[in-house]
Amino acid sequence: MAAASAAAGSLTSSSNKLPCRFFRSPRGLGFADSIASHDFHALSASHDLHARSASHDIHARSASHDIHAFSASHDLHARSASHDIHARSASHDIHAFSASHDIHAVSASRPQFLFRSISKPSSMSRRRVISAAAKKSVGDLSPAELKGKKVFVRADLNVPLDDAQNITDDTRIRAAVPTIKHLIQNGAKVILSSHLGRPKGVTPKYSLAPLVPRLTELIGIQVVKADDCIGPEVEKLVAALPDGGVLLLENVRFYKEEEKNDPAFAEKLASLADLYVNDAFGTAHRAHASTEGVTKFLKPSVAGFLLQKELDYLDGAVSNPKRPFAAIVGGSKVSSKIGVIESLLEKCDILLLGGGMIFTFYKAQGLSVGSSLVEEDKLDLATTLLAKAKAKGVSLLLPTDVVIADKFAPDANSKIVPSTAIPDGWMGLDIGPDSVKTFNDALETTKTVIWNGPMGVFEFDKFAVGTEAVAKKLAELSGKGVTTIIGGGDSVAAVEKVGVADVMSHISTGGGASLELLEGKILPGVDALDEAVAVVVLRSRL
Ligand SMILES: Nc1ncnc2c1ncn2[C@@H]1O[C@H](COP(=O)(O)OP(=O)(O)OP(=O)(O)O)[C@@H](O)[C@H]1O
Ligand SMILES: O=C(O)[C@H](O)COP(=O)(O)O
Repeated sequence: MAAASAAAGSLTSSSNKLPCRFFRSPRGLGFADSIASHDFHALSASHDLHARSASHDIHARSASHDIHAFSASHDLHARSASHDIHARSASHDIHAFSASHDIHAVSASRPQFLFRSISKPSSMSRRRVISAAAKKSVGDLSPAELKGKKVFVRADLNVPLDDAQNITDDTRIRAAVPTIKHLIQNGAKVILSSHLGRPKGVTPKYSLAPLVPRLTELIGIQVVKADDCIGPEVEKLVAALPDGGVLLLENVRFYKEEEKNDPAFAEKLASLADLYVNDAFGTAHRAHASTEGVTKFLKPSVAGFLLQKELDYLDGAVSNPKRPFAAIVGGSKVSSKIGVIESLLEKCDILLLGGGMIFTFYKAQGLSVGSSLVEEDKLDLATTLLAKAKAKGVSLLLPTDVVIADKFAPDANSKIVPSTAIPDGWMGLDIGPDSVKTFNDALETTKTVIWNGPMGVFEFDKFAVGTEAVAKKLAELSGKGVTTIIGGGDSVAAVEKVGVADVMSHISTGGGASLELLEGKILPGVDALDEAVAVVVLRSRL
């Protein structure tokens, strides 16, 4: 089916019947959602162009506006004379031409990216290749480099389990599958490794065994499980692994040497394999034996598809955003978000604050906050952050009204008050309806939004309204082509609760890792990987 968004204006099709194969937009914004059975040709003279095709080629051309093109399984040809191109193809070539602007091209599984920026020398400095392309990818390895090879894949399969050892959220398992499937389809022997929880020594409740049925189901072949992650028994299982087989090692954290990044332990892990793929974004901020140490003993050491995608959005799209760029930061305490706020203040145009941290800002401004959560030792910091935002010209918005409660409980009495009128004995547990409206109006103007941290105590239904409103607004904006990035942790849980996870541009699988990346820190698990070699062809004129 082919669809044009409400904002698409004068989109026309060469045929009145769907599916369409040709869109021309002389004026309006072109947004085509899904072309099921024909190649997609999109032309826009003066507006942004968003093209998405599940199963056919995309040819996108815009004279003076941005192009966002995604093709799941076919080639992608994008040409923009004077604006940015964001091109992504899961499994095929990308040919991107921009005369004078940035190209962000990510092909998940082709041997190499084809970047052609046909620039005048004066505009060359504007051409940049985002960081996702800076590390060698599993997709850069040829079939010959994978066939019959033993590949050590570090994934983050640290999923929540209930008391009966049932997986309560399989997101991280599903996110690990594309890399594993790619490897087995190329005849590699996959040695899959992960941690689960924070065990002190061998602890049965932290075994990876409960993950085997779900992994087997998602990958489509029986996953073999080892009872250890190193040693002679594991070596035997590796030796018996057929091409295209998957062996899941036991929790690497059963050895204290893992978190100590012990070189001898890393060497033992590495000795099982011929090459290394790190797809464990959620653990990339840890310099552990299986995330960093092994790279000293295995070459090549490359990034998996999930790791690449996380970097693409949380680093690439945030460092070089389409503007206006808004950041929404919430959560409980300002102390845990200082680094993120400071880093985002350098990059964003609009900063919306919510959650428990706002009361420290109110108090710093001399307002009464009742018994709301306040970090007394961070009042000066809050004042400094407000001044920094002003100095940088960032529009920092604090909620204008709050939902207050007479106790911290799901059945508390509640009312809505202006943020200047919080009575003694009451605590703020959510942002109010005026704030939601102000935030929505501010977000309406944006082209990129990143969200980290809930607006209130969303675990209690009564105080989940503000958080859910943000989730819904971001879903709506995603439909209009805004890049929406959910930075991990509780905001992801909120987006999932509202049922809009699928429409967001990117939902991070990392908590701590996404925070550290947003703070601008280098992630050791990424840093240790081999550099990519991108093909960049420059010519002097179109
Ligand atoms: N007004 C408030 N008062 C007290 N707690 C609040 C308030 N608003 C939000 N919270 C709590 O903040 C918690 C989330 O804060 P946290 O700093 O962990 O956010 P997060 O970014 O989602 O975390 P992470 O990504 O590390 O998981 C939630 O449990 C929520 O109940
Ligand atoms: O859940 C996470 O954030 C990752 O799996 C990392 O876990 P850790 O904080 O125990 O290192």
